Amino acid sequence: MENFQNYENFRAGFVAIVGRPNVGKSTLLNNIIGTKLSIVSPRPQTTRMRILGVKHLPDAQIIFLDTPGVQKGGDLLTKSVMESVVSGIESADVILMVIDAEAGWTKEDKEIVENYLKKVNKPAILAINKIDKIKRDLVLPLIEESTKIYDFKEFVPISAIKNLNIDELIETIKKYLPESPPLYPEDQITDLPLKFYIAEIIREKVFLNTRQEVPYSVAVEVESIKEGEKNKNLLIIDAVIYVEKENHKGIIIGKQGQMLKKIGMQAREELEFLLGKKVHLNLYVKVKERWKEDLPLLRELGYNQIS
Ligand SMILES: Nc1nc2c(ncn2[C@@H]2O[C@H](COP(=O)(O)OP(=O)(O)OP(=O)(O)O)[C@@H](O)[C@H]2O)c(=O)[nH]1
Repeated sequence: MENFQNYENFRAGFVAIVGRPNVGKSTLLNNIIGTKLSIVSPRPQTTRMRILGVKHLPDAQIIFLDTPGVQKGGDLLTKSVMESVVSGIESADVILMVIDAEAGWTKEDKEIVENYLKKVNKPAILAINKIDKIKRDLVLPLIEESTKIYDFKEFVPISAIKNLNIDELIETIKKYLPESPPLYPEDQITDLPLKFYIAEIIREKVFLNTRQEVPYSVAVEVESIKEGEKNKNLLIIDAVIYVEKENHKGIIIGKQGQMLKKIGMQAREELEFLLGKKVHLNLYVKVKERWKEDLPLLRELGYNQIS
């Protein structure tokens, strides 16, 4: 399609979102982009992949790199996550650091400043999230404290959940983007492959329904997505839930298959809503010990940051 729009004064660029687990990065991204891209869950460390979301505005295009929480651990998966955090920051024009207003500055937050913000020379904006959880008069002292921790360009108190100050945050980010015509076509909100998108939604449901170490032992692979032969409005999806231990398999299947049924039903409902089609979801549970160390499997699951 030809486009004769004049892009004078248009801005476009990359924003890396950094922050320790659970500060609300995914919630914020979902709020800004307006569609469910990365998974949100009440437990930390649920985002494992760098996810790209594009915010289209009349005078700007903001491309978000949603970098996962900085995690500890020596396995391949953790290493790949850490690599994606660094590469996200390096390809960004602006860094958006998110902290949790209620928790204040934690040791982990400060480590992110030391290990990432201070290592790359990029303008950084601080979003102080979850201000719905604190008293108003505590915001200013928190900003003051933040000025001593790093030379942030801007401080924006927000609530990703209550939609407070999000427009202001977007305006602030825009100021730091280079002048450029749009970098992505307008209909693009994510470059996430559909299979991975679907797998993330299934994994989110496992997360929400299981406890302790079980959710962390889970990987989901979508094996196939087919249209119904007669009904083009039907998608038939086959997916495997990988777990690390036999007893986790039992937990996920549940008594008489009840748990798997529940997970499947929740995932199907959400997928039908998001994809606008009827969905037939076949879920299988397989044990794969130490899948986090299995390079070919990790690649198949989309962790292609691993080299
Ligand atoms: N009260 C309140 N809760 C929030 C807000 N933003 C996020 N949360 C909650 O905080 C929890 C963590 O949010 P996520 O968006 O998953 O956090 P994250 O930083 O992406 O976490 P990882 O995926 O682990 O890196 C969820 O239970 C959210 O509902 C907010 O503005 N106010």
